[in-house]
Amino acid sequence: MVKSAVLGFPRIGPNRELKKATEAYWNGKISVDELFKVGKEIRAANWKLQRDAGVDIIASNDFSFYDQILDLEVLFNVIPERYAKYDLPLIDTLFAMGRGLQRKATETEKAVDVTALEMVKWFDSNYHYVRPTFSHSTTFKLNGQKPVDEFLEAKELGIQTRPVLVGPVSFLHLGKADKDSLDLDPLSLLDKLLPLYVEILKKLAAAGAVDVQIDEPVLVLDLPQNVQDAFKTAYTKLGQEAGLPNIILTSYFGTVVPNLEAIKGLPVGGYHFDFVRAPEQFEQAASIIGDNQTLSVGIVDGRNIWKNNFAKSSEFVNKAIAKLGQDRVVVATSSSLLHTPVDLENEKNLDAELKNYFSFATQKLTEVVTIAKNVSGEDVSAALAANAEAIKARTNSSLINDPAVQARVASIDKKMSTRAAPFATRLPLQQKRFNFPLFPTTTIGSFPQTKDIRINRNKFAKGAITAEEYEKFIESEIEKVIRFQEEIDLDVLVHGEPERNDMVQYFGEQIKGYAFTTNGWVQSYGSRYVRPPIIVGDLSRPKAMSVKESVYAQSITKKAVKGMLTGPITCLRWSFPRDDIDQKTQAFQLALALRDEVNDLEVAGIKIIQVDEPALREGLPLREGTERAAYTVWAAEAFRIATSGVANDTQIHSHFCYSDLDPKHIKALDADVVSIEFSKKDDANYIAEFRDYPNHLGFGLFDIHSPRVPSLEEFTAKIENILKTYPAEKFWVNPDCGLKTRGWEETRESLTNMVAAAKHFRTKYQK
Ligand code: MET
Ligand SMILES: [Zn+2]
Repeated sequence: MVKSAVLGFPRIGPNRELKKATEAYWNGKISVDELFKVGKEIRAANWKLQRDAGVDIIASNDFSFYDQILDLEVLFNVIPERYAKYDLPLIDTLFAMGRGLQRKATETEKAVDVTALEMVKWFDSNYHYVRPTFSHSTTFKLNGQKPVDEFLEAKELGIQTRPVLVGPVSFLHLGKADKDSLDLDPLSLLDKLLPLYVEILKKLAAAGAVDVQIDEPVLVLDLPQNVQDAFKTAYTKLGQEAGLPNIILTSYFGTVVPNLEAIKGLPVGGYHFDFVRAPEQFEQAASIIGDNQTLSVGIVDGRNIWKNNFAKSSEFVNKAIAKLGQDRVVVATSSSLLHTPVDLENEKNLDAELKNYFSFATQKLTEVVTIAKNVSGEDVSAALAANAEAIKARTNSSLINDPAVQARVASIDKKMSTRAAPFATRLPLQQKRFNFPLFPTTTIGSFPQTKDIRINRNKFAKGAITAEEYEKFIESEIEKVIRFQEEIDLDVLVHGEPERNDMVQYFGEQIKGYAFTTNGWVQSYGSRYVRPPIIVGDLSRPKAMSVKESVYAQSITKKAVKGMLTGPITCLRWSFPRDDIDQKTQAFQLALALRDEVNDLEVAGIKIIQVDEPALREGLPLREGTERAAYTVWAAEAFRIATSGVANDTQIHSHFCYSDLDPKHIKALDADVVSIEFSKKDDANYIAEFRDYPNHLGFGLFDIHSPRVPSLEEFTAKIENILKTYPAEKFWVNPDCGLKTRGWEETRESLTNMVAAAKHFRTKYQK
């Protein structure tokens, strides 16, 4: 019999139980024991769900209160001294590393003030991990034994699980050197780190674990030779240790072929490869499976929500069986299911036809099981027939094809993606219109999304208040935000985005060709979840989406208000895309819809328009090569299609956050002003890359993911530091990202200090 495996299950709970619990804990509303109890309940429910679905190989240690990489940092004591010194309980140290912590001293607790570690995108997904940060003083040791505890917890429920750990090479390679140890190559710590893997794996074996899933996702990246070599060092060492569980070396999100030599012949029990993302790697990847090793065939998509095609998948798995025999093949999800919503059955409002095309994490359990049964020769004909029916219906659906949209995309020409004049010509015209001072200040768009806003949005959704009442409410929120910005004296104002639940979903809901869920949450980072809309068909904009709010905001102030849109790439990346046409076409369809919106805003008197592209970087194909080169061209083109229809003195802004963006990619957009994440960087080389770039740049000066308030001195020092490398004439001042997750109090204090810092330099440089 061919076994079925699931590499990990969403840990947020079917109704976001984890978010509610962690946030309640942070706010002091529940105790740590209550928090842990919620975690335990979620784990138990997930394991039982998988067992009841008939999954043979179920993961444990896929749970995390914040992030699985951060868990490892704490487990291995990769805790920078600035956190360790407070001697907090481990869970609080973990949260402090993840989100920063600032609290005043009380009778029982000392004061804490520490920023969060860097947060980075998990490969090309919209999940973010907390970057391991190593220094010369890092002393590896085990703090607790989370993987063992959770394994035992499942065992107690009568469920044998396969613990999952991110492997040593990925853990080091995904990390970085801390500020005080910039000469440190994290990989040089491998020898010191490996004994901890041995120790934890021994404990797992002693607890009864037979197999472990060790994730080495960096295998899908271009790796320098020393990183490639590290696989041999690491896994040979683990292979030499007696009494460890069987290691299943796991990769996902791409092809391993360029790194095949590095993992060939390792003393592991088997390999897992992602054949959803990289089916073409089959022959080569399968060729390294040794006589006593298994191949886990990742065939059920862990990253998208489309129903699996059973016939096609079974045929694929059968190729592996023909080569290796039934005993050595496992049918698996391509990656952890962390990136998909929990359960399609929670969707009550979804069109029945569409629902029949989708599969969420819970449904995917049945998919792996069914495919495994099918290739084992069990009779699953009813399931196969229903599946074939659904696949066929989707291909032929009238919800999908729109000839007018297809024709418009076909007629796109170069002119559409080029501004009327180059930046050098536009700049003086814009300067004349706006007359900004040096170091102009602005924010990135959203202001705190208070409880009141959420309550009113829900009331409106449920029909408890009328459209008119809701509009009044939104206007009052906009007014509040405008007055606030005037009061603290920002230069370019925003309307605050109170009407938006989410920057992509809000537009998705107004674009034809999109479907959206009511409960399809996916973890983005920590307790932040997103509900990606689903691109089901050709995309178009029936009517203006954001004009009303921006125009209202502009009507009540003399200062310039910038319109706020989400760019085509971000709309694409933060949605579940179609898998039946390419991403470029979907991006261009979105770009055309947004172009109409940009032009409508301009006509309505909004002369600064920001088109956010925070997901530009995450869309970049993971490896160098033709696909990546093509992406950088079409992604920039999509942005320019959206933004090039405006007059020269209309100012286009764009915004990027949480990503190591290549300045080249930013430049290709030709936006007049770009804001980039900078609160956790102070890399002069990075700044220098922008020195010769004529367009203007806003450095994100504080971390909006953290409630801590930077002082005036902190802002001043930061700006001073950037000015060593970057000229004052092109320097904008702004936060790192939107403020929607923050409270009002800290927002007021932070922005006030930020504006004061800008004014300080304004005076200094005007002399
Ligand atoms: C993740 S980027 C967010 C940009 C958006 N305009 C906001 O301020 O919320
Ligand atoms: Zn942002």
